[in-house]
Amino acid sequence: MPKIVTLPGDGIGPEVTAAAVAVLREVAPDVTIEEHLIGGVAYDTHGDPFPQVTRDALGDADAVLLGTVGGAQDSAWNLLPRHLRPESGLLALRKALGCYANLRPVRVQPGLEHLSPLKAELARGVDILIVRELLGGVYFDGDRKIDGDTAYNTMRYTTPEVERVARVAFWAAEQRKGRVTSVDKANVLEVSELWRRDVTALRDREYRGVHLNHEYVDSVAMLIVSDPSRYDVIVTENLFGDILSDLAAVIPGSLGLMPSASLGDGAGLFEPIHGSAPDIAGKGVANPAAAIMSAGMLLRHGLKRPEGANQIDRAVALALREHPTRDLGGRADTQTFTRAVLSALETSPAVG
Ligand SMILES: NC(=O)C1=CN([C@@H]2O[C@H](COP(=O)(O)OP(=O)(O)OC[C@H]3O[C@@H](n4cnc5c(N)ncnc54)[C@H](O)[C@@H]3O)[C@@H](O)[C@H]2O)C=CC1
Ligand SMILES: CC(C)CC(=O)C(=O)O
Ligand SMILES: [Mg+2]
Repeated sequence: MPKIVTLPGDGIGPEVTAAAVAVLREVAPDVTIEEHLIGGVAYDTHGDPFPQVTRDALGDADAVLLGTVGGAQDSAWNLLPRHLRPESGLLALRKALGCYANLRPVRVQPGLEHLSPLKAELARGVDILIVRELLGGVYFDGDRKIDGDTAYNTMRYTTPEVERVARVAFWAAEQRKGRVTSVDKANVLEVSELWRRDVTALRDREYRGVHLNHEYVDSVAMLIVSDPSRYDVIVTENLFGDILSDLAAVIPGSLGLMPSASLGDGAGLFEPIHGSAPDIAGKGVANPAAAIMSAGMLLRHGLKRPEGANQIDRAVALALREHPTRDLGGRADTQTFTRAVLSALETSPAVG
C-alpha cells in the first residue's frame, strides 16, 4: 500500500491540504496518509521548522504532499535566525528529498478563459510547463552572509546541476510539443553563461529532436503574459523560476490555480506554488484547486496513476466552471469548492 506523508504547514496550508486529502481519499482510497509538522508550526512545537520526527517519516514515503509555510510580514517567525524560520524548513525538506526539478504547469482549460484577466484570445489554449531548478542558485550552496551594512548571496551552479534539470525539461518536451525555452541572464551573469552552454551542449548531444531557444529573463517576464502561447517548456534556474511562475499565475487567473511537482532522486514532493496567504488564512476562503491539482500530480508522477490524475483535473475544471472561488471573482469558499470537486468525481468516470 503506498504511503503518503502530508505536511499541511502554516496559514492556508492546512485548509487547502485538507481539501486535497479529501479528494485523494476519494480517488485513491488504498493509500496510507500520515500527517506531520513543517514550517512555523513545527518550530513552535519542536523548536525546528523541519524536525527529526518529520524527517524520519519521509524514510518510507512514496510521495509527500505539502501545504504552505510561513507567516505574515510582521510574524515573530521572521525575527528568528534564518535557519529556524519556516521557509528554511521547506528548503531543507526539498534538499532532503533531492527534488531538483520543480514542474509548474500553467494551463488554461477550455472554457475557463474567462477566469483570466488577460484577453480571452491570449489566454485560450495556454499550456506551458515551467521547469524550475529547485536545489541550487542563490537559495542554496553559494556563499551567503549579512554583516553590518554588507550582505551577499551567491548564485552558483555546476554542470551536473544544470544538466540534470535540463534533462527533465527535454524529456517533458518530448511528450509535449517538442520545444524548450531556456531562460537566463547570459548577457550579464557568468552563471547564466555556464547554464546556456551546458543546456545547449546537452541538447546537441542527446536531444537533437527537441527545438531549443534561449531568452533573457527580463524579456520573458513581459512575453509570458503578453504572448503566452509562444512557450511550451521553459527551463530556468531557481530564483528566476520562482518569480516567473508567480507571474504566470496571472494567465489562468490566480495563484490558487498553480500546482507543482518536484521530482528528483527519491520520493517526489507535491505542493501548490502559492504561499501561506496570511491575509486570508483562517477565513475558509482559500482556493484549494492548486493543492487538489498537486494531489493529481502526485498520482501522475509519484504513484504512476495517470487515470486518477486525469479524473482530478476534469473534476477541478468542472468545479471551476460551476463554483469559482473568490480569488477568481466567484463566491465559493474552500468547502463549497471542495464539495463541488468531490461531487464532480462521483459523476466523472475514471477513464483516460
Ligand atoms: N511554498 C511555500 O510554502 C511558500 C511560502 N511563502 C510564504 O508565504 C507567506 C506569504 O507570502 P506572500 O508573499 O503573501 O505570498 P502568498 O502566495 O501567500 O499570497 C499572495 C497573494 O495571493 C493570495 N493567494 C495565495 N494563495 C491563494 C489561494 N490558494 N487562494 C486564494 N488566494 C490566494 C493571497 O491571499 C495573497 O493576496 C510568507 O511567509 C512567504 O514566505 C511564499 C511562497 C511559497
Ligand atoms: C522557500 C519558498 C518560500 C520559496 C518560494 O516562494 C517557492 O518555492 O515558491
Ligand atoms: Mg514562490
